[in-house]
Amino acid sequence: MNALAQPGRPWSREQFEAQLRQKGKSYHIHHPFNVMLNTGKASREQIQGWVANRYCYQLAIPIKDASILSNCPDRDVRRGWIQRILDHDGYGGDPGGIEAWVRLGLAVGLSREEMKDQRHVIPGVRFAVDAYVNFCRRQPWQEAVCSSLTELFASAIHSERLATWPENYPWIEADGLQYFRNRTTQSRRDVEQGLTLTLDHFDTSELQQRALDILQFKLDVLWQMNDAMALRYKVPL
Ligand SMILES: O=C(O)c1cc(C(=O)O)c2c(n1)C(=O)C(=O)c1cc(C(=O)O)[nH]c1-2
Repeated sequence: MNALAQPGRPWSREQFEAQLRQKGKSYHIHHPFNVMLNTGKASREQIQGWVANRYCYQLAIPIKDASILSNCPDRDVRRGWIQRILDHDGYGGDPGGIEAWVRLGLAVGLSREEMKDQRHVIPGVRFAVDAYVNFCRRQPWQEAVCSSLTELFASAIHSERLATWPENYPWIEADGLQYFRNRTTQSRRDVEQGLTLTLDHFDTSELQQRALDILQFKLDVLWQMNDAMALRYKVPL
């Protein structure tokens, strides 16, 4: 148990949030594969491999969000959460995040077809993504909400890409990076919502510990995706 915690006594909201944020130490921003991507050391093939594999995660996000909606009896929560599906699938004139990701693929030299048929997706990536979706299907909706909280750290990783890719990879068309621009704001809004629900629900010391374990599970999902890609695209671990 963490040094701050006393048996039976929950952390205050501030302490609990700080514990969740501390988990950022094991975010995939620190994974060697991501460090390679964001320090300009990736080859064209490695970047293409990452984009093609991550497509599988992008497809899964609105599906797991639909699972959360289907498990959640609280209309107010559903009214907020449904925005995530609209963000990724798009609505009206907005083609949405999945299409923005396909455009990133086109900008790095992949064809629409080879992204959509997922021929490059590695088993380890698929298994990790499936584990996330299945967790969100089967667990109580509050636990599934909590598992989205890796987004606490996502805005930084998107900003890092926007700050380094144009200079390091000038061959990637700038328009292709629009997905990252959209997410820097969308993920902040998502975090506000997911964090409030998590701080409200996980209000005993046992539940708070459970929330930290759930967040660790999701960090492991992302880490495993990077491990699998590092193995396939020959990045030393
Ligand atoms: O590029 C990334 O490193 C990254 C990480 C994460 C994350 O931390 O789960 C998400 C995203 N991107 C992302 O774009 C996104 O839409 C998203 C939704 C979620 C979620 O769990 O609901 N995570 C993430």
